[in-house]
Amino acid sequence: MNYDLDMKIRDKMKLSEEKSDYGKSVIEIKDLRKSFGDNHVLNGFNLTLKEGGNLVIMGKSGSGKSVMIKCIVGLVAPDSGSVKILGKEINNLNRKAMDELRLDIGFLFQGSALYDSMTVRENLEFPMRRHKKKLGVGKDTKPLVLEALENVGLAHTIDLMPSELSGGMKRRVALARTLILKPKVILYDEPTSGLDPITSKEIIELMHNVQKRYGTSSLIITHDVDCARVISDRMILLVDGINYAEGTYAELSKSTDPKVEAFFKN
Ligand SMILES: Nc1ncnc2c1ncn2[C@@H]1O[C@H](COP(=O)(O)OP(=O)(O)OP(=O)(O)O)[C@@H](O)[C@H]1O
Repeated sequence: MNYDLDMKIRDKMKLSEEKSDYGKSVIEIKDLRKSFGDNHVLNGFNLTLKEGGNLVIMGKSGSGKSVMIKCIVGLVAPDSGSVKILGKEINNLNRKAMDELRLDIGFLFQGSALYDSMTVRENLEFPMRRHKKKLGVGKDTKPLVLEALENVGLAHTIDLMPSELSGGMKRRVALARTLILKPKVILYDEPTSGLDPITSKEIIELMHNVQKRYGTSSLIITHDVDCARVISDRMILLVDGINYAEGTYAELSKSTDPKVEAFFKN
């Protein structure tokens, strides 16, 4: 090994870490702005999700949470501002590079979106088809499918159709499908919406376990105060297109600011 070169590289890395003023950030948004005509949705929004972190974004309906997520995955082009994912400025990426980056990002959207005409196994195999190389799997994908289903406690459903599953089970299968690609970061959009309180609690616990087991970083959009309490290590309250308040659940839930208090009243 070239020791000097090795030291130089390490020094360089150390320097760039010190320069950046944070450990490793997986998502970094700076001064993000997006308007649709006169509708100024994001007016200088900032966010930093650190490696292994669980950041919850709360905002009223129509406050721009989905627009923000779409800016992160390149589905909406911001008017200005910077969005960096895993150190890459997405505004500078071409389509191929963006597709590659998306491999490291898992999504769990509202409504789970399983393919109704496919079995659970086929649903899980589907996203793997294009990425077998990255995953290092051959033709037999069943062991990986089973492992992913076991992680969400649903190995026995492998040959069932989505119509044979409850809402909570569908959500868990969708999480297994997300996990199978071993993403570095997972974006959850309303992971508990439409579920009863008990099933919501199960999903929240599952998200928590996934986080602990894989050390995945998570960005979670939710209206669910219980979800935020259990899962977040930091929260951002999005009001009028900016970070109106930011802190831990414990800090924000004690606030006497009426706009902040409103988030914690059910
Ligand atoms: N493609 C678009 N064209 C025009 N306006 C849009 C578009 N997408 C979103 N908007 C507007 O941006 C605003 C924010 O929408 P967004 O879907 O981000 O809200 P949200 O916070 O995710 O709401 P909810 O909690 O109800 O899902 C809304 O006023 C919406 O009408």
